Amino acid sequence: MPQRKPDPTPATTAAGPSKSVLAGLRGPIVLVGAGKMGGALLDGWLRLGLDPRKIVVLEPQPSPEMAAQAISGLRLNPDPAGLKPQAVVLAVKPQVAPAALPALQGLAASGAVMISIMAGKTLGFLEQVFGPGTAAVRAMPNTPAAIGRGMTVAVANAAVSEAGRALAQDLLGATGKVDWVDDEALIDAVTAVSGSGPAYVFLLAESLARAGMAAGLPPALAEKIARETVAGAGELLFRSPQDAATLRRNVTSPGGTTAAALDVLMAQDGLDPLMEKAIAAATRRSRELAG
Ligand SMILES: NC(=O)C1=CN([C@@H]2O[C@H](COP(=O)(O)OP(=O)(O)OC[C@H]3O[C@@H](n4cnc5c(N)ncnc54)[C@H](OP(=O)(O)O)[C@@H]3O)[C@@H](O)[C@H]2O)C=CC1
Ligand SMILES: O=C(O)[C@@H]1CCC=N1
Repeated sequence: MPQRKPDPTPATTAAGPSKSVLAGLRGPIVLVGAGKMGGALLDGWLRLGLDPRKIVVLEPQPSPEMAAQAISGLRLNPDPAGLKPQAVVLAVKPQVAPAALPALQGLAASGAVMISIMAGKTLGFLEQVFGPGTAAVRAMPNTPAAIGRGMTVAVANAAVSEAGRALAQDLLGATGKVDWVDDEALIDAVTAVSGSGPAYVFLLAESLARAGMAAGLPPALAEKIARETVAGAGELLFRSPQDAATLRRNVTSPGGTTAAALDVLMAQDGLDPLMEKAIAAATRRSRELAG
């Protein structure tokens, strides 16, 4: 099979810390909230070889794995008062942000780049909490970050220096690809497509399995073939130089079984209008979370 052309925005994962600005950190990186998404970023930094002694985690319920990292020097829940971080990654739920973040104003005041991955929370919100002139990045990653295959889209405010942006690029790129946009308004739709997107793909695997069961397959077989099909198709899409539409056409024999199914899925009331409605709902919700 022909290999896919090199991606113009490759993951920085392959670079390793020696080729990254992470190698020359003057101050620590502070992660606020090490749940599913923050934890995936942390795993990415450690996988990349970032010295655990340069990482501070603020997290009320650290996992046993994270607590074990403390042995290698990672600082868990120290008093944030004396810290002079180079970057602070905000990975708490947007709903808790107004109550949780003001306690961290001192970190921003020391000149750190404040990188938020919180859905909906705007650069304006960060500037309001941490003060005008705060260097702020709003980023939207996704959970394939956990295996180094994440997709993040980020936007920076005018206070972020070139060095600050390079640091944000390397921190976010530790878990996959990073694209930057200039127009912050795009981030709500990005959240709907790639931030939430993995959930739609997992739902497709669930739905395919249920439909298989309805067609008479034993549940274990239906689940296995649905999972392998979604995973295999995703891997083919990742590795192939061909676009999704071409790969779809490669499966579709004229007058065959796939065409019969696609007639349903691509009908006027098929997947497209449904997906459009779903993405509009998620985009709307992202905007609501701003407030
Ligand atoms: N999950 C995803 O696919 C994605 C999530 N995001 C964003 O990432 C952020 C985190 O989401 P997710 O990881 O799913 O959520 P989680 O609930 O898994 O993680 C949030 C973590 O923050 C902790 N926390 C709560 N309050 C504080 C505090 N004051 N200081 C430090 N830590 C605190 C929580 O602890 P406790 O549970 O004890 O409250 C929890 O461990 C959200 O803003 C979300 O919008 C962005 C992209 C994708
Ligand atoms: O569901 C959410 O709000 C978060 C943001 C994107 C994925 N999960």
